[in-house]
Amino acid sequence: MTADGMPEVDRAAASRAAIAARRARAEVKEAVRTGRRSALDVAETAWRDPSGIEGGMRVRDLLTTLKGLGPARTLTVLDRLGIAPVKRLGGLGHRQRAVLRDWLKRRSAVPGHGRLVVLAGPTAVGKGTVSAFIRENFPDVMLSVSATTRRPRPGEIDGLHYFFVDDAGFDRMIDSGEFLEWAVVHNLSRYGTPRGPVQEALASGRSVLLEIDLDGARQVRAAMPEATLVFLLPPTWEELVRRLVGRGTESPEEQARRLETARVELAAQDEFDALVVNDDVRRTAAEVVDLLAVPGAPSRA
Ligand SMILES: Nc1nc2c(ncn2[C@@H]2O[C@H](COP(=O)(O)OP(=O)(O)O)[C@@H](O)[C@H]2O)c(=O)[nH]1
Ligand SMILES: Nc1ncnc2c1ncn2[C@@H]1O[C@H](COP(=O)(O)OP(=O)(O)O)[C@@H](O)[C@H]1O
Repeated sequence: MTADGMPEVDRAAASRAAIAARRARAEVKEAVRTGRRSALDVAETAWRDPSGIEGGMRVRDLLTTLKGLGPARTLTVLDRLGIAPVKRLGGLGHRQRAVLRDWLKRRSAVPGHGRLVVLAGPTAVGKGTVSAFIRENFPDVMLSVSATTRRPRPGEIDGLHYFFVDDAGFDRMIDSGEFLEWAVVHNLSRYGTPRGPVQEALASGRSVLLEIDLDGARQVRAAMPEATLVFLLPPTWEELVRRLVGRGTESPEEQARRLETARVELAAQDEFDALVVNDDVRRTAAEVVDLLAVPGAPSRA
């Protein structure tokens, strides 16, 4: 026994564990300092597993590894964000996580490097309509073209609306790691975002818009935490039903099934960075383009 009442062996083990954790945290900081990991990735990892190495890091220690942020400026930033300097990443509450995530995202928006925005939302809210408006009116935005196993509809052009592939072709794309994300949508067909064009566009300074389902949006968040996730909302539930029925592309049974899914999807809106109500297509598109911070785009169309 030692003076503090702790058995000598336990004390030695605890201090070895503390030294190992300190060393692991120092390695994480080094990875951020040298650009091998983004601060946002470290924070998101901490929030997935608050008891892990990243979760045990002080927010102050993470921020001081960022370029241009010495100890004094870090304290000013933390004060502005309403986060106490002693706080550890894993101990931040929901609201504090949201403000820190936002702040890190804005910092990582490097000039000359495009932004990635994901547009999701319930069926028939108008994702396709808003994306088409952006494609026609904001040519600076790159709209990612997905691969899908669903059959082309009349008027749809391969390579413009989708890359239409068969099941074997889609399997090959999965196996060769070509997808940034992919999912089975409406229990029917597979859809996936080819990774290469997205990364090339971002690296060349173009902003990219992905119009994908909720499952895909979650995968993008995990793979690229710097992406901005936008959830499109209908003005009212009744209007959503009106749009789905009015589109007239699904049978009544299929409409009922999609509305069930829509309820589940609407419940996920809190996971998103921005909520945009699709009341008027032109206004909604302008709001989404604002989030893409496209140079030269009008702030309100
Ligand atoms: N995860 C994922 N979803 C996609 C992708 N491309 C399209 N989707 C979603 O697939 C759904 C079906 O699209 P579509 O076949 O055009 O039919 P729609 O429901 O009539 O618009 C839409 O909700 C899209 O958001 C993709 O690459 N990945
Ligand atoms: N802002 C809007 N106001 C009125 N109708 C809209 C609006 N946006 C879309 N719509 C209509 O709602 C229906 C569903 O839109 P669509 O783009 O196919 O939805 P999604 O791609 O989300 O499934 C279409 O008939 C479309 O014309």
